[in-house]
Order: sequence, then structure tokens, then C-alpha cells
Amino acid sequence: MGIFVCRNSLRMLNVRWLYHRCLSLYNSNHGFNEAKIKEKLAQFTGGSVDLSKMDNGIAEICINNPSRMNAFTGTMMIELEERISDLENWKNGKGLIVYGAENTFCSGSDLNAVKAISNPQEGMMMCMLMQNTLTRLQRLPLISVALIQGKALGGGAELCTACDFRLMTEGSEIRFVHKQMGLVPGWGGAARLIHLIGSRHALKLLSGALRVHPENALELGLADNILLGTEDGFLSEAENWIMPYIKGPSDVSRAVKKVIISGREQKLEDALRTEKEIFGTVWGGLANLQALAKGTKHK
Ligand SMILES: CCC(=O)SCCNC(=O)CCNC(=O)[C@H](O)C(C)(C)COP(=O)(O)OP(=O)(O)OC[C@H]1O[C@@H](n2cnc3c(N)ncnc32)[C@H](O)[C@@H]1OP(=O)(O)O
Repeated sequence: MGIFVCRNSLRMLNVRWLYHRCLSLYNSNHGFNEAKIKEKLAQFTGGSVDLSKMDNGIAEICINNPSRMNAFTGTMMIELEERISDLENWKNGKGLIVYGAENTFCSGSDLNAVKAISNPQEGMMMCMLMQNTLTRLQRLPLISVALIQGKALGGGAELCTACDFRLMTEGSEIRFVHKQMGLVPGWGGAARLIHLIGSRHALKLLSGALRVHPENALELGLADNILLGTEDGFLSEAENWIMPYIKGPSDVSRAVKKVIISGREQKLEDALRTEKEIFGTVWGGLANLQALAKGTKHK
């Protein structure tokens, strides 16, 4: 019995490991040494990445390092990866809101860590970790929203592009400040920005390190809405905003996000095949049968 349990747990661990390997971009075949870069990043402490999962199927991730305008320390990069793993295993989840503590989003990577990891090899290794994590965030079967209050700078601007939607509050800004730091985005923010607003607009934002205010972001298609409420109400406003998109049973909501991911990321023929597979998971399912039995009309 003990051996059986042990073997089963090992199989589960293997499946989980393989699953993460599939969702991630980089592994040891790409020269990525995850353990080594995590060991290095663990030296840069401070702040936290907090996850709460609610009964209504919405989770919240709080980037929490307000004394440094929610900059990502090394330990926070490691924690973000752990929180995404947790969400990958949350089978009832439907939505995710990513926000920053104390009414500002995130000021990018912690400059103390940036200074200490100044050689290109370690810099690229840190990028691989963050690209893996943010790609996994983007591929979660949850509808995700970045709630941007205050500033989303550098890596903070990159983080918000990994969410499906961006809600900005009045006076907030998204700014790819990398060029002013002698850098380019490395957490996948340039590639994702081009998908969102096209290469001409992306080039302007990156080469001019332009401040993108809410109205401008809305026009560009970078933001999806501007929230006009008060500081203590923005989280619940974001929750209300996401609600119509996650209404109904989680398996259907998750299937919707999955067909979007495959349509976005795969070649047409592969995407069509994946879509058929996902369709098979909901066809004849409980929600489908209930809708048929009710004679649902769409007036
Ligand atoms: C992936 C690559 C990247 O992310 S490169 C981009 C890195 N980020 C930056 O360069 C942002 C640098 N910070 C700033 O421009 C300003 O601090 C901003 C965010 C505009 C806030 O200005 P302000 O409202 O005047 O506040 P402040 O400068 O007094 O900051 C408060 C305390 O927070 C700190 N802080 C801020 N950002 C970071 C950061 N990224 N890394 C480490 N610390 C940061 C400031 O140093 C300041 O700390 P202290 O109160 O002086 O101890």
C-alpha cells in the first residue's frame, strides 16, 4: 500500500513537472539553470507576492513592496513563480486580478538586484525565469486583469502585458522606461506589447520611453477601461468588471480561455485541432445539458 501511494505521488509529481515544462519556454535544453538563478535571486530579499483565492472563483495577486514602489526583489520573483504554480493547480478558478500594494502597481525590478546582477549571463537567466513565469501567467485558464493604480514602470509595465486585460485608474501611467536605463524589455514585454498594439505604436512607446496615461492607453488598445472610483473601492470595481466574463461554471469559463490561448499561440491548423479537443471537454457536459433542458433563448 505504502509503495503504491509513493509510486502514485511520484507519478503525480512527474506529471506536474512535465506540465510545467510544457507551459514554460525555457528549460535545461536552453541553458537555463533555474536552481542556480533562484539561489542568486534569493540573496535579494524584501517584499512579498501575496495570493488570495476566493470562493467566487476570483484570485488576487498583490505585488507587495510599497517602500520600494512595489519593485520586484529577487525573492519576489521566486514567489511569483510559486504563486503561478499554485494557480495552475487551482481547478475551480475562473478569474485573476493582479494589483500593487498601497495604490501603485509596480516599479519594475529592484534596482539593488539589477546592480548586483550586472553580468549578461545572469541577466539573461533572470529574464528566462521571469519569461517562464509571465508566460505561464498568460497561459493560465483564468481570465486575468491587471489593476493599474499609480505607476507601472519597466518590468511593472511588462507584467501588466501578461494579463488578458488592463484596467487603469485616473492619474495612473504605464511606462516602458527601459531605454532610459540603457535596457530593453526582457521579461517578454516587447513581444506582448506588439501583439497588443502593433509594432509602430510599440516602437514609439519603447524608443521614447513614453508615459501612457489612461485615455491614451484606451485609444491604443492597451487599456480596456478607466476606473473612476476611489482608492478603497478599486479592487471591488475590478472584480465587478471581470464578473460578466467569468459568469457560469468554471469548466466552461476555463475552456473559453483555453480556445483563446490556442488561437493566439498556435498555427491555424494546430489551433483548430486544439479547439476541437477543448470543445470535446464541454460538449454534452453538465452546463451544456442544462442549457438544452432549459431551452435557453438568446433574445
Ligand atoms: C526589468 C527591468 C526594469 O524593470 S528597469 C526599470 C527599473 N525601475 C526604475 O528604474 C524605477 C526607478 N524609480 C523611480 O523612477 C521612482 O522611484 C518612481 C517609481 C517614479 C517613484 O518616484 P517617487 O514617487 O518620487 O518616489 P521615490 O523615488 O522617493 O521612491 C520611493 C522609494 O522607492 C524606491 N524605489 C522606487 N523604485 C525602485 C526600484 N525599482 N528598485 C528599488 N527601489 C525603488 C526609491 O529608491 C525610494 O526609496 P527610499 O525612500 O529612497 O529608500
